[in-house]
Amino acid sequence: MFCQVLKESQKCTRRKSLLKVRAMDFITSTAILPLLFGCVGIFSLFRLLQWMRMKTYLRNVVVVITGATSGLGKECAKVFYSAGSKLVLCGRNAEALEELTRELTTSRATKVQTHKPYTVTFDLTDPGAIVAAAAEILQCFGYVDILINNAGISYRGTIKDTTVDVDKRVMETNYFGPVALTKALLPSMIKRRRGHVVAISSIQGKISIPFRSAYAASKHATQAFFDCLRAEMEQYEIEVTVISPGYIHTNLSLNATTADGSRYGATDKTTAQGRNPAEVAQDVLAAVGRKEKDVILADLLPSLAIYLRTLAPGLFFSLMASRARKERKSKNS
Ligand SMILES: NC(=O)C1=CN([C@@H]2O[C@H](COP(=O)(O)OP(=O)(O)OC[C@H]3O[C@@H](n4cnc5c(N)ncnc54)[C@H](OP(=O)(O)O)[C@@H]3O)[C@@H](O)[C@H]2O)C=CC1
Ligand SMILES: CCCCCCCCCCCCCCCC(=O)OCC(=O)COP(=O)(O)O
Repeated sequence: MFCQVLKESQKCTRRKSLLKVRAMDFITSTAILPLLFGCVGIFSLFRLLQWMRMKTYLRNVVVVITGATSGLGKECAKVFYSAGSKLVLCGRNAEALEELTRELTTSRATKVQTHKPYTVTFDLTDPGAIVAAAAEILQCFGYVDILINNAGISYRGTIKDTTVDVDKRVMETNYFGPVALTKALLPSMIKRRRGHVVAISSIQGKISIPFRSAYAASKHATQAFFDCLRAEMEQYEIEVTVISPGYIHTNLSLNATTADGSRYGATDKTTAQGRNPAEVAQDVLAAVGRKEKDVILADLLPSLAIYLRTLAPGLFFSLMASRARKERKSKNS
């Protein structure tokens, strides 16, 4: 009896290995293996061509970056500089812009020809200064190829305690400023039938979380405006890219405004645990280089939250209400 079972199991093993051999024979003797290699080859070639096109697209073009003094803007300056772009670095702090220019021009991390950045100092809450800055840039370079609207501030507070002046300041910095700068540069892009406008939005441009009303509103407005712009500019071959990152480890929460307009002055755990801005800048470079239209740069949970907001809004609102309750409780205790 035992011998019979042993024989049967040996037969079974032999049959299995025979099947394996036959499967391998089938793969090698038929078109499957060449097809597999062909697909991998075509995909690699496609990626290589895409990469080469991206490099050409970014080399020697005029790229304006707002908020270049810190965080993501500063890192974007580094990656676009290394890609051979002609940078116009914008910010409120002239000294910090000069310091960044020194840092860039003394670094030797790139093989392509680089260009000394040009700096322009202005505040995005000042409409007159924005018009003057755009005129200065156009006077100096004649045109702008890529505008990266990156500068921004965040906010922390309850709606009931926040003055409308604070709401306005956040909207002016994050929404009206970028809109005004874009409008000031758009006519020259339209004339050339060439240009690319980038908006650094946020996951909070897609979903609203409690105690971020002004910030989330400014980013939702940004998403809406630049989506409209994309559709209207298609006829002039002007590209529009909206990028929505999740948390990044920058000074954003430190510089955030509170309900009464004072500086928040702390780095939140979510910010401290956020992505490295240099890595996010690489993703921004790739998204711009590939002329992507709408990009989410976040982990799974925020990405899922966006779908939840669309597919099951009731559940999403309950989760946000519970988040608000928890945050209130932890503040009161
Ligand atoms: N950090 C994060 O978790 C996330 C950030 N973002 C977005 O990324 C962008 C960059 O922020 P991040 O690098 O994180 O933050 P930082 O605070 O490090 O940088 C913000 C930049 O914006 C500039 N800025 C602020 N207010 C004005 C103004 N009134 N006029 C001109 N420039 C101004 C700042 O200049 P100055 O030095 O003069 O203050 C600074 O250069 C923002 O749009 C933000 O909303 C999106 C998702 C997540
Ligand atoms: C199917 C299951 C789905 C589960 C979804 C649960 C919902 C979880 C909510 C997650 C919220 C994520 C918020 C992300 C916010 C964010 O990344 O903001 C980026 C910023 O702009 C940061 O600015 P801040 O000043 O707020 O630090």
